[in-house]
Amino acid sequence: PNLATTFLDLPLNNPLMNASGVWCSVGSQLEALQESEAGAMVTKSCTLQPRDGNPEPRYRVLNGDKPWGSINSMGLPNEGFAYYLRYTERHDYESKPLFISISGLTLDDNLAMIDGLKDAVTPAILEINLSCPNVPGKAQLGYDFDAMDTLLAEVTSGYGQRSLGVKLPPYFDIAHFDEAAAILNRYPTVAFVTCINSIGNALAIDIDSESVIIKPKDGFGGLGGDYVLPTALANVNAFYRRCPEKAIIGCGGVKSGQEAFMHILAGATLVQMGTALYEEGPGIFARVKAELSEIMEKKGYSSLSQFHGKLKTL
Ligand SMILES: CC(C)(C)CCc1c(C(=O)O)[nH]c(=O)[nH]c1=O
Repeated sequence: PNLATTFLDLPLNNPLMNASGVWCSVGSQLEALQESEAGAMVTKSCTLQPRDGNPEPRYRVLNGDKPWGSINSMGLPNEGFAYYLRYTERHDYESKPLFISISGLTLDDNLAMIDGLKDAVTPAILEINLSCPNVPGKAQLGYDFDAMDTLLAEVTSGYGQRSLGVKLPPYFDIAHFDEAAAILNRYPTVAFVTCINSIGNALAIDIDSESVIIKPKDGFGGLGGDYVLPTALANVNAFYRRCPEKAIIGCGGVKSGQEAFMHILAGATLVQMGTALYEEGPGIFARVKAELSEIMEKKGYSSLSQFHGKLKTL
């Protein structure tokens, strides 16, 4: 079977990539992704200035056996926009496409980074993280539809006719799928949607210590891994159905060829891995590629397009 695909007219030899934030914060990690079998890669969401992020422990794996996942409250640690912009200038675009993720702390910071990117005329593809913080006391951008609309209006006009994408938090209500998609569909240059970011503000408890397990935010943090797969698949399919002009990138609960196949069936063109990559390292891409290929072989599929978005209903 052939795992090759295209994204925004760029060729990829397979649909697998990292989720922003995992194995992509510093040069050595980015080089490891460049060398890996990943079909594409994305940088850690950056802010205009470098940030240390939250005190540790700020990422933990949950229940090493079943069900399995992670909780994190990293606090946007990153090397700052200029660092990742410099990486976009030394990336080997022949080998795989590069996405750059931004998550400005303010609208002005987002616009400043957009400006820097536009002038750089880099082949890197912009993914704007809509879980970026809003005015304190207000919901994150992805859950504040007026603020999201304003941000997209400003960002798309700042970025001109260039294609970009958004990383969305998970939604859980059909009315929210409808409202978010209606906003996104008003911005034709928003060419793709990545669903989902971690499920926000979960709480993991260790009964031996009778304590939370991460330090920031009284133990509250974003949930990833097996726990989020059904929600991730729902968001991929909801936006696939509602945004026929946009590509969908699936993220959430992928740790083998099985979940990658599900995401593609649900409508994902590319598939990101976070928790599983954090735990296994970049060797995971070769493994999941082989597993996806084997599933396709067994089902008699020779290309991704033969089952992409072909999820059946009853
Ligand atoms: C949650 C924010 C810190 C506002 C954005 C960065 C981010 C983080 C993070 O850096 O804590 N973790 C996630 O699982 N998703 C994210 O989008």
